[in-house]
Amino acid sequence: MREDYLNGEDESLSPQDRDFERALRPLSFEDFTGQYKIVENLRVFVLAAKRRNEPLDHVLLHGPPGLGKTTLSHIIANELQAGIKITSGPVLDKPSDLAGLLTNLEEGDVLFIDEIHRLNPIVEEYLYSAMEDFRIDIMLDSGPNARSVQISLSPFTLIGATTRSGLLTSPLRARFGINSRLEYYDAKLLTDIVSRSAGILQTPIDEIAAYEIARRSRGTPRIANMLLRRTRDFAEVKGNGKITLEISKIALDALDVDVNGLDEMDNRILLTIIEKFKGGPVGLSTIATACGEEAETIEEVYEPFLIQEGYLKRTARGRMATELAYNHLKIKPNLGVGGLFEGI
Ligand SMILES: Nc1ncnc2c1ncn2[C@@H]1O[C@H](COP(=O)(O)OP(=O)(O)OP(=O)(O)O)[C@@H](O)[C@H]1O
Ligand SMILES: [Mg+2]
Repeated sequence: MREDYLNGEDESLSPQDRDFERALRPLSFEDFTGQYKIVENLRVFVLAAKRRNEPLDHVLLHGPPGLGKTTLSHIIANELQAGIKITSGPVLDKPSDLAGLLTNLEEGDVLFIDEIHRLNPIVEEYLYSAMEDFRIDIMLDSGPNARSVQISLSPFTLIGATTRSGLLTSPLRARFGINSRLEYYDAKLLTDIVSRSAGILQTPIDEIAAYEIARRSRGTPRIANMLLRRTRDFAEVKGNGKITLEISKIALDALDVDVNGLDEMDNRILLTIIEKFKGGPVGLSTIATACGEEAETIEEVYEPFLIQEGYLKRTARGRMATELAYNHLKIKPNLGVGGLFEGI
């Protein structure tokens, strides 16, 4: 197992971006904006577990990237006043990796497994008894000397995070007592997040500029924070350090974030479906090849937002661009036989 496994942050981020994420990460339920229902429920479950002096039930957090799964996991551990050990599905490649982590947990600790849909199936099997009965059976030796020893574990809470809950096996999913799906944030909530982050960064910002960044952030706090950071650069170089509406517009346009908050890849996906495939229906892998992006990334990162915002429809025959997508790209739908939007 890799020893350097980071603090649960996105490995694709640069070290500076990671420091930045860490600085802006809320540390308590109080600081965490939005996802009210999930947070309210978690508050109750955490309090009840603490009162009973029992570990919190296992928690599964799922939803698109950057919505706060890792943040919430840390908050849960903080609120439980428990320790947290962090790992991720692909890092645990042998049962002994998992056993090493589990046997080091103290009573009530949180074990956070990021990308839990990418667990090796053999490791996953070991996790079942660990989650259910707080014990694991380990095989010692092999061949004729092979024997299994049972090890008891301290009661702990597993928090699993995934962007692809559909890929979880049903036995694993069934072992989580708490299952929460994080939703995209609306512009109002993101405005609060941008304002809070600007405060931490000691960057003055006009409310209307915070809203402009917020509404162009794909409903995602991570993107809102990134855009804030880039906008701050523009404010320092092109202005007097304060983020005004004008500065935010200059910055967002320079960053290729369009007025509706779609980024370059969102637009490329829509344009590809419309221009190369007559608006669809077209299969995911075909779109992926035509856009030069992994099908998994399109499905996980881009599609959920485009569907939620009404630019894309998923049909039994494939993906289709909606009228809104045509309007957005200022392309006139070619109303041929049957009518393009029939049945949408
Ligand atoms: N509700 C929130 N309030 C304030 N900031 C938030 C909130 N949710 C997320 N953030 C910010 O967005 C950043 C990304 O969140 P986080 O790393 O928790 O996302 P994630 O769901 O784990 O993403 P991934 O699927 O890529 O691992 C955090 O650094 C945090 O600063
Ligand atoms: Mg995460």
